[in-house]
Amino acid sequence: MRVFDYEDVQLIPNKCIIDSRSQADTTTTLGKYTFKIPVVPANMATVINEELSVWLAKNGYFYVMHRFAPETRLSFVKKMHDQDLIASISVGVKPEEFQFVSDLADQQLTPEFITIDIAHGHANSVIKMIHHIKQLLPETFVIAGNVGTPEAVRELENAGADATKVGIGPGKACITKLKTGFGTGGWQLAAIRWCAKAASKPIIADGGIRTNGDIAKSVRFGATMVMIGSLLAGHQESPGNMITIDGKNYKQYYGSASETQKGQHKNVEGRQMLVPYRGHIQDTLEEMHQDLQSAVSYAGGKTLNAIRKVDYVILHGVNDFN
Ligand SMILES: NC(=O)C1=CN([C@@H]2O[C@H](COP(=O)(O)OP(=O)(O)OC[C@H]3O[C@@H](n4cnc5c(N)ncnc54)[C@H](OP(=O)(O)O)[C@@H]3O)[C@@H](O)[C@H]2O)C=CC1
Ligand SMILES: Nc1nc2c(ncn2[C@@H]2O[C@H](COP(=O)(O)O)[C@@H](O)[C@H]2O)c(=O)[nH]1
Repeated sequence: MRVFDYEDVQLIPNKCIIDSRSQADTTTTLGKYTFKIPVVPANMATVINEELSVWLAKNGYFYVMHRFAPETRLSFVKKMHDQDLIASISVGVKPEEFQFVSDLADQQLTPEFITIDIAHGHANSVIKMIHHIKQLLPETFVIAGNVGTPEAVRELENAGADATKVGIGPGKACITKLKTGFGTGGWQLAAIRWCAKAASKPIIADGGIRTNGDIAKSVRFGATMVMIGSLLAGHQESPGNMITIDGKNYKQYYGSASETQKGQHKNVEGRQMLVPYRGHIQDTLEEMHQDLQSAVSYAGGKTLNAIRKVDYVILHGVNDFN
């Protein structure tokens, strides 16, 4: 298999068939819903909160609320439904999380999306959770992760997952590779390609996006949606604290498995850092939209599908493994 990452690849242009980039359609579909762009802010405490979830849902963007304020999730689903907005939440796999899903069903609350969010998603615990959700909330679209192999994608899909999330350790705040030696960090784009070839349902590429062009590259190699943390954590609306150093503004960004998030130094696989302040998220998302429209035009088409077929070159070292 060829091993490469985002910075190693460039996409090759085709003849343009539109008169303006504004004609390019960047929408993507997950289940019954279509979203403006194939981008979702990471379900992390410094990236998303309830207020931003409402704004994203109202404005046609996909969102996944994090699971780190578990006691607020039930009322969050109600609040979103009261506003006729989709409810998209995260769960873990501990016993209380199974109970939470049962509580939702008891109260006849069906979130449109549930993301099972654990570090090593190729696990029996995740398969059990998929079965549990599908049994009690059959209408809910289940995203399961995170994984990094075709075997994992197939097994979670066979268990009933409607989409799988690919990426073990490519994140900016991630130290999984350093702490355990495992992961897709350094070859995330190749891992997306590897997993997408085995997938029969949508793939969400998660982690390692450093430029807007990386979104188009993820789509090229099989992603239906791209989850982004650090690049979307530096906004006015981002929940992390604002910090000013030498007159320059930053926002706090920390991993979901960091000591800061966990409140203890146990199984730490994430770190805390600062990301540059970037103003309003609306402007960044619009820039991503425009850059994707441009990518569609370079791909020689009118929709994101055109990007999925373009040729590419691998600029740097090509490795193989069996
Ligand atoms: N995408 C990525 O690369 C990574 C993401 N993260 C993020 O950090 C957060 C915390 O993740 P996580 O620690 O999984 O969540 P939890 O702490 O909620 O762990 C979930 C459950 O799985 C068990 N568990 C976790 N890891 C393993 C493992 N390697 N082998 C066996 N059992 C395991 C835990 O038990 P116990 O704690 O007792 O082992 C716990 O019961 C999540 O939001 C996740 O997305 C973390 C690391 C990598
Ligand atoms: N290994 C770890 N990965 C983590 C942690 N917290 C979040 N994440 C993953 O990172 C992406 C975001 O990546 P980015 O490159 O866009 O910043 C996020 O969606 C998670 O999958 C963690 O503590 N450790």
